[in-house]
Amino acid sequence: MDGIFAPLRAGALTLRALRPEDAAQLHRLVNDWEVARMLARVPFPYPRELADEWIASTRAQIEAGTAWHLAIMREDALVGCVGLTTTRDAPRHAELGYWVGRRHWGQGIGPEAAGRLARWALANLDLDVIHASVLEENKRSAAVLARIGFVPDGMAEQDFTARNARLPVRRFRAGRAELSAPAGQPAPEAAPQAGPAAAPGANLLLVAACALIDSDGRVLLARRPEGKPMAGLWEFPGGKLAPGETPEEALIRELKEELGIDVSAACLAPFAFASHPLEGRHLLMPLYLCRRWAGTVEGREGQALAWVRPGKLGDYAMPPADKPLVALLRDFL
Ligand SMILES: Nc1nc2c([nH]c(=O)n2[C@H]2C[C@H](O)[C@@H](COP(=O)(O)OP(=O)(O)OP(=O)(O)O)O2)c(=O)[nH]1
Repeated sequence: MDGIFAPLRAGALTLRALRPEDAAQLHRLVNDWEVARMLARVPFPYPRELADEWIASTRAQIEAGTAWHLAIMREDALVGCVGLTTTRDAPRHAELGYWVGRRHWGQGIGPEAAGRLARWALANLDLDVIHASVLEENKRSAAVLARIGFVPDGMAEQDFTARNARLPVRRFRAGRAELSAPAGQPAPEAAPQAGPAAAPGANLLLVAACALIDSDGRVLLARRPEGKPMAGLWEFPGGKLAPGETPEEALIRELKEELGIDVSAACLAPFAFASHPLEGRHLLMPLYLCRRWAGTVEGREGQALAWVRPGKLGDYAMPPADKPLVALLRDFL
């Protein structure tokens, strides 16, 4: 087990931190002209010692929180690498790259691994946009990015060490809207038809949310987990109303399920509401304040939680519907 990064599963693959003992396998796969010639920063021939240095540097970067270069493992074999590097000059942006050993091409490893890391990164790092570049002639890699959901973002030029040349690259980019559903899975549920004959409110998405406030006056935010739309954004705990539920009943249920606490309806004080278009529907979300609950707040669904001072709420990226609520809360608390 490796303490610096909890491995990610991606179908039959595992993405984990590179380890010193991977060096020989990594060297065998990357010291291949067919692989190295498509990669910007990889020399050819690739010196064996460089594999050791590279692996040590990737571990230091993970610990520093600046880049996540991971081994793509299938069973016990290293089949390639996938990496994400934060962009120093552009906060909330990062760059994705990957390569797969030649003997493992054509098996869907690239999209599976790159898609998984990209979705994990948007859900868990403070990012909004992921970029990627591929050599203009590298049609295979461009197709991989398109399959994951990346969209073209113009052309640029990059130095390619192994070719000793500056060459044209295609740029791609993806944000939450492009990457919200894992490849091959359906996008978020479709809106019901709301034609002229539809019942009033048929297009409304009713969600109840709550600002829990602790004895220090801090507000609880929860991070939307990977796999949900808007993964990685921070929100007020809560969720959709089930059929027949009142907003208070929905909130009491959601707070129990998500945070493991018991709240009574009498402790939910109506505060404000959000009204905002959302994925083809219209979100109507009452926000309650709650200062009293029983039990200890914990992320029961693996979601990250943060107790945030009202003045710091603006530091957390939240769904667009929440913006006016944050301003109201800051003024009120
Ligand atoms: N809980 C919550 N949802 C919010 C906030 N702001 C915002 O736009 N939303 C949106 C995101 C979602 O589209 C919707 C909540 O739905 P959800 O999918 O999280 O609800 P849920 O817990 O019932 O989840 P699920 O069972 O459908 O997976 O409301 C917020 O501050 N809190």
